Amino acid sequence: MLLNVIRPDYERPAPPPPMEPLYHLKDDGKVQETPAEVYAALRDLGYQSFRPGQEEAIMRILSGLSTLVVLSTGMGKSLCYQLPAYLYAQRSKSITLVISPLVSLMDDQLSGLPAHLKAACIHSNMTKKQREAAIEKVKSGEVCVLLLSPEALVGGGGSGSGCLPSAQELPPVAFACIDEAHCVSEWSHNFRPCYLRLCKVLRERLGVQCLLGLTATATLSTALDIARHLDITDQDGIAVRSAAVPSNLYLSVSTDREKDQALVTLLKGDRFGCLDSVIVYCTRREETTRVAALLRTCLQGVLLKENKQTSSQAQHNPAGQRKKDLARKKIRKPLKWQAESYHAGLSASERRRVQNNFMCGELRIVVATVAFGMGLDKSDVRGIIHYNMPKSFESYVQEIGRAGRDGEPAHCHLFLDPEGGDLHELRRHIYADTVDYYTVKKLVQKVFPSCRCKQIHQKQHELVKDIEDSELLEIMDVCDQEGSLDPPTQQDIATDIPAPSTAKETSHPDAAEQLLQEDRAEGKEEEKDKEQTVEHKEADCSMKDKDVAGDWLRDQEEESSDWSRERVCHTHERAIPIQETVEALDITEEGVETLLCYLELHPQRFVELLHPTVSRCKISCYDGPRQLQKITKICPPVAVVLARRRMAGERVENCDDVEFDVVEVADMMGWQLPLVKRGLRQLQWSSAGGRSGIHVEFSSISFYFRSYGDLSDEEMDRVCQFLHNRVQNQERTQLYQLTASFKAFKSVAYHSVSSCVDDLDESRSLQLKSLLSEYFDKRRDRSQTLAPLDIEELDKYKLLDWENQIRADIRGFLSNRSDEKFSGRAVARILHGIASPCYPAQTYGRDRRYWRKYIQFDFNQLIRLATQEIIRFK
Ligand SMILES: Nc1ncnc2c1ncn2[C@@H]1O[C@H](COP(=O)(O)OP(=O)(O)OP(=O)(O)O)[C@@H](O)[C@H]1O
Repeated sequence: MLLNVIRPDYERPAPPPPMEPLYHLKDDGKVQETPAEVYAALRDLGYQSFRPGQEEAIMRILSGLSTLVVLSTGMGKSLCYQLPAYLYAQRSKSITLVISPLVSLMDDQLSGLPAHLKAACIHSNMTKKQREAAIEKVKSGEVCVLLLSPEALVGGGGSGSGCLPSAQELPPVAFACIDEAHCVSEWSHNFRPCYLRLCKVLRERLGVQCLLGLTATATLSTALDIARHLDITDQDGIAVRSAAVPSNLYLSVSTDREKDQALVTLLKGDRFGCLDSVIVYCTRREETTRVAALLRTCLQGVLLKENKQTSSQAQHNPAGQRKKDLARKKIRKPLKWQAESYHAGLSASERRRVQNNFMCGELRIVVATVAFGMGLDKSDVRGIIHYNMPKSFESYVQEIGRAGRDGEPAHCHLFLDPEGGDLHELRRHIYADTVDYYTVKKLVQKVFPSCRCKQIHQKQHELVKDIEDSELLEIMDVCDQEGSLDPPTQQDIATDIPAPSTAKETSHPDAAEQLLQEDRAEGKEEEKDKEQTVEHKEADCSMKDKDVAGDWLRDQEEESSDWSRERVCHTHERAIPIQETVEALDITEEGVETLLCYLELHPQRFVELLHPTVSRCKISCYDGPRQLQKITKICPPVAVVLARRRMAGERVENCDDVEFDVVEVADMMGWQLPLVKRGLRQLQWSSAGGRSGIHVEFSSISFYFRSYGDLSDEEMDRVCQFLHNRVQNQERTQLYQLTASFKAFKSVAYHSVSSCVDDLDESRSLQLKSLLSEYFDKRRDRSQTLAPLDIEELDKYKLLDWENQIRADIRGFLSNRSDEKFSGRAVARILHGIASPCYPAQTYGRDRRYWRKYIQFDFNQLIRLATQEIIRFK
């Protein structure tokens, strides 16, 4: 049992040193004047001059300074990485990593790069062969830009792979660019857990020091949070921050009760009737299909109107340009289709067909969910209509930013549900991501199962003390006999005691050595699988500007206070099967991953996440139990598994197969996991080279991590509380973003679309733009976003008035499904129409008596009522 604490000290290869920047900073720490070679590179890439912000950001990257660029869509963010990548590659053999979440568009992104930039991409939609070919190109230095999905870099998503070769096999990384950098921040509307780990992996594994973040939508608070993750320590680190709505977009909002009718009227009026490229955004997939059908019917035979512009728009679009437009319109192909729907539930070929028709101008209107438009390379989209309210200002700005990228006038209209129906729908999406305390607790128990390190340490301590005492007595005796000698101190004695031997020495050294040799002989194929331990560092908070990082620092201080400084347990490798965990906790894989990320980012580094791996191993011996007994002699992990079973009282003599958690066994033996797996796989082959009659099967893709096993009950509770607080804060921040945008839209809304169907009073558009600017430019502290919500539309449905009815429905639901088990949260989810892994919409959504029935009521109140009814029902 000593094996439990003894582990070899794996050496994690130190990351390569960061690449030297192209230019040194001036003596005052500022970047140099832009040298001529930068302008030459700009021309090589096909541009004559820089757009606002580009030069500043590019010079910082070339000087090795991490930088964040916040610029509206279409303002030219890509050049900020393309030009430095080009110059760095000219100077020496180096590579620039570009991490982008738009996997489906990566191939397009690749082909859209300037011809001078040789690039490759690696993402999960590629076959293994394609990935290997891309890696070969990278290794041989053929490319200077590598586009990567976040998962390809940090693993996760069940892919089981961090696809990138080790840092030692790559050319030096000049810098890394993180596209859609707002996903790093928990304040953002599109927070992605995988992004949280990006910066850490880039720094610790690849030695990248210079990071460039690009985003089109970030409030000041979000920008500061991203800057912290990118380790931007200087005031100029946020090179540009201009997320203002471009002046060529004309915005309006209305609160029509008859939305369908209003939409058709809008599309027939002077403002939108002449636009030949329009996107209508809906929240729900079914709605896109219905609205597209409605438009096909109502707009049948309706011809595009001649463009009639307001005076301000005419100024924007001068006469020469207008002539060009008309000429363009004359040669335009006739429209084949009026409206089609697009959402992620359609087949890939159907989505491609709709997108292609829209791109080439044969389809006028796409009615879509937000799945449409990310990375859409169409500069002349003329109109965006929000049939439903977007979930935040950030989403709104991102979505309207898809119109008018060519700088020509474009129109945007939003239909705001006066009853707050959209608000309830969007609130439902927020609740779909939340996790209750009970679930958090179940996860924490899985992540930190207790180990025996404490007891073993205690025993060792007692043993050492006994030896010390007896040796001291002996020495005292000798001293007494010899007279004058000074007795040695306790410390002198302790240093003489030999250190405990390693696990490799104690457990079957021959077999271990054999496995090691086999491993070496077979090359380093699995080398990349090896997960190395990381030093337990303090959380990396290097923001010097206390004011900037104020909230965060306070949080960190609170989180890091009075945790025990020294742990007896030095963490264990653990695996929890993904599917099993998702079902047991009834939260999505991404939900679990997010919680694990929070634990990793805690100042105490409770968890170190490794790439997901298969963790179950089943060994079947076709020659029966004797064969299984025989392999214990040559395979120590099997010997350990059987010995443990025997000690637990199992009769293993008659078994001809055995199944076990290979991660647990490797950890217990202190062996490296790839080594253990390799040894087990070897069992399938006899020494003569043929089959051995033993079948070895690995299964269960699992979250794989290192975690402590000596947390006290009190500490476990604190960890649960920490996670639960994070989840709740996230929920409240999103609710704040939702309600803030609702209030603002309402304040500028027309009662009816008829007020802006032909002409637009520009002052309302400007009013909305200034509200947006205020929202993006003002720094909010956390207390503001976490404050209780006061919004009339949300509070209209008082639970008290409906309580009896809701309780009766819950009882009805429970008795209809008396053979199933429900938690209060599960029932509340069903009443809100929120699907989860254990209660999918395909099954529970069919029963319309309950599904989504109480969407307008507060979710937490519904949980309370449901829990009470469940207890009564028992
Ligand atoms: N300095 C420049 N001069 C002229 N055109 C430029 C310049 N920089 C970028 N562009 C052009 O502007 C267009 C938009 O650029 P880009 O795609 O980089 O924008 P973006 O900000 O990344 O947009 P998105 O947020 O949609 O990704 C491209 O057609 C690009 O060629």
